[in-house]
Amino acid sequence: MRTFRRLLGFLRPYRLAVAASVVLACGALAAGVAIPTLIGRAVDDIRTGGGRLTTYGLAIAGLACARLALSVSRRLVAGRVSLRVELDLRDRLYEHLQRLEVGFFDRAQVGQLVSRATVDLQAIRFFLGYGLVFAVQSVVTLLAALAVMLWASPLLTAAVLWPAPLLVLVAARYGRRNRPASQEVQQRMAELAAEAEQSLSGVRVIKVYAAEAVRSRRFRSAAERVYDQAMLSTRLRAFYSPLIAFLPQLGLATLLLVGSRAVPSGAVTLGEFVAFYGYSVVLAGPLRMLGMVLGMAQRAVAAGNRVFELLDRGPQLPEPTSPVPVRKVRGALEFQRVWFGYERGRPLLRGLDLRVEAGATIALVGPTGAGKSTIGMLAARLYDPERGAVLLDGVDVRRLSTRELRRTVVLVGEDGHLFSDSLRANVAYARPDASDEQVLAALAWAGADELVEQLPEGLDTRLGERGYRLSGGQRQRVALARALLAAPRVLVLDDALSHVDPATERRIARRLRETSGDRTMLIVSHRPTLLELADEIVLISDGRVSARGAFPELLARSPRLAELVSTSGASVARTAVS
Ligand SMILES: Nc1ncnc2c1ncn2[C@@H]1O[C@H](COP(=O)(O)OP(=O)(O)OP(=O)(O)O)[C@@H](O)[C@H]1O
Repeated sequence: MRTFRRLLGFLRPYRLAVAASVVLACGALAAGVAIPTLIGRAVDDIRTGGGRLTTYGLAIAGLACARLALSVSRRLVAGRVSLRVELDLRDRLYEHLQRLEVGFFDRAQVGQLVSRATVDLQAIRFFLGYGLVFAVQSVVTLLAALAVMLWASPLLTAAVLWPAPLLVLVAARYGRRNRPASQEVQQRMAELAAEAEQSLSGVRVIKVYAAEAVRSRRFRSAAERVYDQAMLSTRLRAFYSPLIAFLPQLGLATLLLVGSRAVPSGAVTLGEFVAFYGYSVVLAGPLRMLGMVLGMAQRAVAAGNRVFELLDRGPQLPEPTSPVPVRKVRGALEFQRVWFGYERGRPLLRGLDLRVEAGATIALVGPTGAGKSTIGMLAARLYDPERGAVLLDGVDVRRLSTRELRRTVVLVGEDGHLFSDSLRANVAYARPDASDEQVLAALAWAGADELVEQLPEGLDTRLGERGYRLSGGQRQRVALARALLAAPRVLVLDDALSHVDPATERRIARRLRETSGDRTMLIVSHRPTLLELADEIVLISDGRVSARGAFPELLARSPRLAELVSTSGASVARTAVS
């Protein structure tokens, strides 16, 4: 019921339009209810000579036309409301997802999220836009027909309506059984979408391992799960829908039985009897409709629960209520006794203390899984420490506005995700207003200037899904150019050049040094060229800084570093498909 009330809340901005569709629906149904009365009168008129038949004929035709016009207008108004509600919900959901922290997406499945933003929202839209108005229309039709019928003949009314309580019981039972079933259909649809997303985005790995058949089997099994559950729902509908449609027929049969005695005895006129017959036909529509709306409401509530589950999950990296204003960023970074772990009770960083002076370049090295990338992500506040703090120019990053922080600290990862857009748009991602000269300069700093000549349409070339039209090394350089154009005060390069050949890497390192200015850099790499770029090397192990010093000096006194650097050449051979 709570979900239902919350769903209704989305109609609030469109109160007037909803009211207008209810008024239009009521107008249409008034015309519908009046027609059987007129038919009854016409029948009685025929029996007494048929003098006013033309008037009745014209009135019936006029009412039918009015009903048509009102129904068309109602559908137009309701259609608009339903699409607006869907738009609002979709906006809200997307905006909310954007505010959630990276940690949420570590666990969420993209397909599940897409399914909530499409299938579930559509179920809500159908109910709020159409179902609700149908429900009101059906109930009002039933009440209006009931009033007219009771006024005309309580006896015939009882004959027509005695199955109504039975109908309510059957409909309620249907609702109880179908609600969990339709919620499960929606859940399985989402799982199917997630499976499809995994297969499509991982197509390269699937091909490399010839795993098409395995993936097809998994997809088929997910599709069959949807089928089985949808069949369960369909079986329920197959049984209950005709039953709901059948019960009013019992009323009709009783009406004929009672009428066959009441008309000859003169208790009711033939016209009244025909009118009642008309009412039972008019009533069948709304009764069927109520069954349908019930199903719609159940699907909408099931979908609403799933959408609200997402909307109610607040961001766990909250924006400070009163952020510390930043006048001039210098770019000094400090990790103060930072404890952090991805899983509760399994700390990865254990009281890390690390200070990086403004404008300095620090390289983080350490065994695989030591937490170097994690340190970079904490600097960019993609995660918050469990204990301790990350400070930028002495201010806890949790007290800075996210907008300000993102402008100051930019992280370039190994993956260097590119969007399915032009080369220009990808490089100018943080500065869409950048001129072509600025975009070209950034590409040159990142050692990717030759790319513009190589690509068929230069800066306008679309890079394909995730930039797959480029090589791994090209993708990394475009990602670096994107970061350099953003001109952050603090740049975190996390294995950001791992796919680039050593000669190009040296060229990029030289340009990074030349253009560094006051930029603070945190480099995660074991490649000597990049380590030489750093003022200091920091060795991370056991969740802390275990050694620190200038590259040659530390290399001489730390066998661990010597080992890490000499074995790191292997990473050059890593391919894009890993
Ligand atoms: N999003 C995540 N969710 C759960 N665990 C994670 C996540 N990201 C990393 N980890 C785990 O945290 C540990 C440290 O990962 P991190 O990427 O920081 O290490 P690293 O030192 O950069 O390693 P490498 O040199 O191999 O890149 C690893 O054991 C990894 O499995």
